[in-house]
Amino acid sequence: MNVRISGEFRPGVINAPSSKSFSQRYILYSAFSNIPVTLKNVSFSDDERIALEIARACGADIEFNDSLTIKPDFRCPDEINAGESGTSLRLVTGLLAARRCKTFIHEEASLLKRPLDDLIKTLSEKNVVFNNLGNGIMIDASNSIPSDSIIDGGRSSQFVSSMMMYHSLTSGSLKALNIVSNDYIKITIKTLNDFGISVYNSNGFFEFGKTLMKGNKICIEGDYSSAAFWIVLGLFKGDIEIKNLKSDSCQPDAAIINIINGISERKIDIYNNKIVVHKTGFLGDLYIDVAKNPDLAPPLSIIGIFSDIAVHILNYRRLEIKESNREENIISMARSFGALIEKNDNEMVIRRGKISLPERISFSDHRMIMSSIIAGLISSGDILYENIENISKSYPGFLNDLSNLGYYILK
Ligand SMILES: O=C(O)C1=C[C@@H](OP(=O)(O)O)[C@@H](O)[C@H](O)C1
Ligand SMILES: C=C(OP(=O)(O)O)C(=O)O
Repeated sequence: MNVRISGEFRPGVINAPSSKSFSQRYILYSAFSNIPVTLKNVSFSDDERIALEIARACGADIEFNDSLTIKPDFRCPDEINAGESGTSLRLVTGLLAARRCKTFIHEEASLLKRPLDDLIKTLSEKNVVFNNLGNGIMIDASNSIPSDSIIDGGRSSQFVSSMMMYHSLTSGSLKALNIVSNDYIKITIKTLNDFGISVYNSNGFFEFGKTLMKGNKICIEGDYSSAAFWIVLGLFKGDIEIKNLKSDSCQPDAAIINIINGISERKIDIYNNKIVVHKTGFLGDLYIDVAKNPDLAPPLSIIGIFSDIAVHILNYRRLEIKESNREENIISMARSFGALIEKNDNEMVIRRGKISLPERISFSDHRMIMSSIIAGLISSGDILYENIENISKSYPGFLNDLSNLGYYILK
């Protein structure tokens, strides 16, 4: 679906959607561990729905009234669908192996392009057999033999998280090497702890205790990578209050607060479970490391397009393996607004050029579509945005939240 967005900014309040990194972990781990869980504040993004359908395929009964309750009754599924969710695909691969299943995992085209090989390598050493069938992978772990593992996390921390869940359900220790996006491991550890699993972690060496848990009630905290879009808009347009954000969150992208406050004249105000962003000038260049916060690169790149500071994106090549080639797409978005791009081995630098206004922007990647909408609102251009239905992969309420800030959709 293609839309234009009209209206004038007015200060407003946004409720951050649920962190799909957390919710997918709780849903999948409940289904595979056979420990029930009740979740509050789930936003039902496409990725969360993917995890719920996988749980159903594994025998879980899913109830929704005010909260979402997973009542597991584990059985190996003949087939499941991982959609476009890298998180669900990687985690469920380790969980299916732990449960010695023989299962076909359907994948959307964009997911098929994303790496899984390091995880397959580690599991294959346990006699787990993988066959690529073109529209997904067949995993056969029926004759697998648990053993200590070594996993290379240099392409995705999700490989490490997957093996952590594998070992928490089987036995043996895990040694993780070269972990990128390292802080996502904290989300996995918190999830396992909430299911009663103790996790010993010493410099990438992990051991796991057995569960003591009979079920749990969890409120899924608001997502900082989704809040990032509103933080960037508020820096240029005016006050935005973003609720449902834990000030002591272990989410890697909670780092955005310190990143912004480190370079802005007027600081983001932080409260116990909300923040307030203010329009401000900047004191110095912004640096974002994709090896730590890959999902912040698309929204933060906007600051380089429209402000008098440059945005330096470090380790930018990792952006190639997300839902789209975000390295190329960030460059394309920046250039469509006239920005200047420099690249060397270590960093990509985005600087304001002679501001231009694109007539239309066409991305398929949810974070690129939302980023280009924020850029368009800052530019006040009359822009046609394409494929906006893809936003629901992570943030189904994004367009509705725009109306809290004075904007409305023209279809
Ligand atoms: O574990 C997770 O929940 C995620 C890890 C990150 O991926 P990488 O570890 O591959 O960087 C991030 O980009 C993704 O949105 C969610
Ligand atoms: C990369 C992302 O998620 P996933 O890896 O789960 O597809 C994302 O949400 O930007």
